[in-house]
Amino acid sequence: MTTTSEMAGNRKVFNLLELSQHRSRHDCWLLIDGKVYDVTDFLKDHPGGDDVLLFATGKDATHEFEEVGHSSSAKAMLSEFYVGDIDSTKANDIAITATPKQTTEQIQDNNNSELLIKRFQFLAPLLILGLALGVLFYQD
Ligand code: HEM
Repeated sequence: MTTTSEMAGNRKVFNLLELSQHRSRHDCWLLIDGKVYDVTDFLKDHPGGDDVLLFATGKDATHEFEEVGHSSSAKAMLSEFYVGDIDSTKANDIAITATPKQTTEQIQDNNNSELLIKRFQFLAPLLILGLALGVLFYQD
């Protein structure tokens, strides 16, 4: 898979891997309706706040954008931030790049439950042995 941008005529075409590399407060791209917008400088000015934009980055934000019911002037503003299009032929990338990153807490949670299962796997035979010995002891 190539991560370099390609030019289609004068338009810049990005793949989803490239999109996913611009997901921070200092470098934030949005994908809306197949078009890529660099909203880094708009974060502080967005009337809906910067958090929603940062949350919508790295994936297809079309639904989120439409759901808010943005005014026509908001839609007209989009062109100010337009940087290119998304390469729709590489749709498979979506599965890889649009998966939300696990938070540290989620990873911690997963690790905790794995530890619990491992402990149980170790303790289960001991419990059975203990029960069997208990039964033998009371039979005498
Ligand atoms: C380049 C992309 C965007 C632009 C230019 C933009 C622009 C605006 C503007 C001008 C407003 C003021 C209300 C209006 O005129 O409709 C607004 C409000 C808002 N936007 Fe965006 N927006 C963008 C992306 C998004 C995205 C992706 C989300 C959600 C994930 C979002 C969520 C909101 C919310 C929650 C409000 C506040 C609505 C309210 O309280 O009335 N916006 N936006």
